[in-house]
Amino acid sequence: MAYVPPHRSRSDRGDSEGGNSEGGNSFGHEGGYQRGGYGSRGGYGNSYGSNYGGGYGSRGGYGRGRGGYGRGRGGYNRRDNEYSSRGSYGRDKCRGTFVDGAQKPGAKDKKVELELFGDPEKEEKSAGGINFDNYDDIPVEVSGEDAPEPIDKFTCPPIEELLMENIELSRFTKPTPVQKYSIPIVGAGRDLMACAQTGSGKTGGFLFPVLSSLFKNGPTPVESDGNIFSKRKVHPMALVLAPTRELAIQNFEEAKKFSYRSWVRPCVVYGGSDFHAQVRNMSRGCDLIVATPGRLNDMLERGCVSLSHIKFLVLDEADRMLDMGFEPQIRNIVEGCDMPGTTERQTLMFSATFPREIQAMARDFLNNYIFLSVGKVGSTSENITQRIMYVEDEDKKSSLLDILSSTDDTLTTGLTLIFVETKRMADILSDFLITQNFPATSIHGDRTQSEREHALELFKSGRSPILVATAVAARGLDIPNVTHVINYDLPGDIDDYVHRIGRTGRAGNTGIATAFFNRGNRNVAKELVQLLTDSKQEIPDFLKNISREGSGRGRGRSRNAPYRDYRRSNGGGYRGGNSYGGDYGGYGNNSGFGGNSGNSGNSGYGGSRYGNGGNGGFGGNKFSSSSSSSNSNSQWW
Ligand SMILES: Nc1ncnc2c1ncn2[C@@H]1O[C@H](COP(=O)(O)OP(=O)(O)OP(=O)(O)O)[C@@H](O)[C@H]1O
Repeated sequence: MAYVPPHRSRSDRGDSEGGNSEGGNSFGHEGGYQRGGYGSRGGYGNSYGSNYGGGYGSRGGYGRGRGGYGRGRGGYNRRDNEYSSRGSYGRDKCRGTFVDGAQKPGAKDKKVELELFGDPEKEEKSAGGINFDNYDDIPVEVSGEDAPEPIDKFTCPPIEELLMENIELSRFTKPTPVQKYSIPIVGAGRDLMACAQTGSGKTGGFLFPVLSSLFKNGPTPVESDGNIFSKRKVHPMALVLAPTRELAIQNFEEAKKFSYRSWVRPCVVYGGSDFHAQVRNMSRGCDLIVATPGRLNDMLERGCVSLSHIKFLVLDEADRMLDMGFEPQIRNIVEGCDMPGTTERQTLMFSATFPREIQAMARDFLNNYIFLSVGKVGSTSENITQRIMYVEDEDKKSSLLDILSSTDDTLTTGLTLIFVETKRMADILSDFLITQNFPATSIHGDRTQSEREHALELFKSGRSPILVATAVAARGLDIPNVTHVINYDLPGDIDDYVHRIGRTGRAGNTGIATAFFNRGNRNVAKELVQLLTDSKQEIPDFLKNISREGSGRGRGRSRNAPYRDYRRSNGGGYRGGNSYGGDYGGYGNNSGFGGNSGNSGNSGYGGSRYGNGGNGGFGGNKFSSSSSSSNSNSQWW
């Protein structure tokens, strides 16, 4: 009987234009990738038959050309399909209502619960392998006026009842440190700039208080303007912006989980996927929208979305969202459309890294905010063991093979994520690994969206336990069981390194991060040494020596001071600890910031925009130094 690989037999993926996306790693479990041939790219279309089971001998079979897979609408557009079929139906069936000033939860549905929360019998995940106790004595700093006290349990107010049930279904037993602070801060109606280590639960940090508030307060009615075309326009009350499509999807999945049975219907919009399908889906209800900036701008331009009801604006990976690459798009969304101003909405920014210059820019979007830093901000978790190896460029491939064939289980058990700097290199390396019998696939900005999603799916499911990625996978992605991150090419910006290695060692688990270093990376040597020192890691002698050679700071920033509330820099009496009474000085004027003097004392940042302090400033041009944080967008976006 002809073998039908599982990904082809699944009806929800559709095989429209002659094949699926992404050559079929899916059958790894049958013939095993050792012989079976899996493709890293390109559907197999016609060549599939000869490829499968025939060994892949270089590229022969799997049709590297774009022949096979159904782009866009065809093949594997899972999320679009979901709009029209099962997912939506399932969750819409359970949707609650808001009647007479209170939420009425929808009906429970075991099948939907299984889909959203997994099987509690089978799943060890979630609270199981997680040890957030490791974070209990983590240093926390809160600055800003009248910061509310942290909560200790989810059961404390202000978490809403239904949300609490959904949190329990997720098997989260207590809030992570960042959640302990963010929940009451947002609950008190405050704006927030939050920095916390990778994998420490920031997504819940914004979703919990936002959903809790929406559940309690209900929808804002939409007034008709009499224009029939306006009827199709949606008016979400919360907007979550994310820098990559994959992260937007992930945030949406989390929002779906926690809004189960509530009146809130989340939607996601992102590029590379069918615009009209997204609009159709939104027309069934869109109360919380997760978006990438480009696609949202398109939707705004075409009048499909109004932001006039936004109560919560969230910038996930905020430093990335506000750096040079995205800033104009964000400004258009926040300031150039119909979104309420800073005092009529709450703005929340989350990231593991937050450079000063980006913090300064962020103030335009915030109102009297609280700055929260949990752990050594901009640092890496001590749960991640970092190894820096000296490897010349020409030896990288063989060193990689040594690692991947190692008999040391700690290096090879679980999923391995390999970062390279260019899209071309991602292709070259994944092809190389495939020819060497390693089950690899790749993700980068030149692949179609369906290929990207499929690659991620293969990786997550373990069918392709090796993923070669560009920076597109560096931020935010939460993939359980990534045990090893390899920086085959080190990034030029130390913050990118922090985010990349943060794909392992998440949620209190341990992980390993290996980096290939050579003289070509000397510009990050100093910062790397600082980072390793902060994270209590071993520092090889060659790295110490090179870092002493001078020259170098990369595109990154000095790590002498981990990211802190930049408003404190003028010595206005910051007290640290759990709360901070607003006695930091002012900043400079609109351009620049910092200000050595500031009006320390209580003036804070009122006055003519940000107080009248600040002789110094941080460079007259607000953006003068932000280029340092941009990791060449063109490469992967
Ligand atoms: N209160 C909790 N209890 C148990 N697990 C949690 C809790 N909150 C979050 N998690 C889990 O911890 C993991 C990491 O969370 P999340 O992805 O939000 O981290 P993050 O801080 O946003 O990371 P990054 O900086 O990489 O974006 C996820 O698998 C999430 O389900």
